[in-house]
Amino acid sequence: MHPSPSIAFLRLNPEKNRDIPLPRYMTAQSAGMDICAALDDDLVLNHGCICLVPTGFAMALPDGFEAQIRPRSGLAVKHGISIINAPGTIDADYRGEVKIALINLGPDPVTLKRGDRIAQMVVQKVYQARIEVVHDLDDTDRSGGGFGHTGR
Ligand SMILES: O=c1ccn([C@H]2C[C@H](O)[C@@H](COP(=O)(O)OP(=O)(O)OP(=O)(O)O)O2)c(=O)[nH]1
Ligand SMILES: [Mg+2]
Repeated sequence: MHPSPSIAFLRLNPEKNRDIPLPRYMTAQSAGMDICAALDDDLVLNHGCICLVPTGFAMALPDGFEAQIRPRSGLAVKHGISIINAPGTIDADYRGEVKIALINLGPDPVTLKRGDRIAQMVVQKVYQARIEVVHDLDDTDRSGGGFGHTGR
């Protein structure tokens, strides 16, 4: 195991959001921390609708890390709730409120409540690449083949 990076979490509007748990790992080896909705009222998400849901927290990732916002499979399979920009990217220099861009891909309206666990967040190491402009690229067997060129 690599040493775990430390993430600073800031509860926004703490008086109001005391009841909303901060992101947390639900089992000993969960890859993602579950994230709760800091909704004021119930939200009914109709088929095909997108909503940017507040979470009530901001965070500071260490340099060299990102966080990915991913759907929860139970919500997806049972209710059709996914994330329109999955996986969402939280940059290490972002200090605003983390928000979750939900979409209802299922046929029926879904009601989301304050405190519901609506997404999960996976922390990853990330590299910023150096850019090198060239006139030719090296040859490979694949060359320009892609998009199914190896067959089904
Ligand atoms: O699901 C998401 C995705 C992004 N963000 C925040 C954190 C991220 O660091 C910032 C910018 O995200 P991204 O780079 O994906 O969006 P953009 O459209 O490129 O915006 P920007 O021009 O601000 O980078 O928005 C969220 O809160 N939730
Ligand atoms: Mg961006």
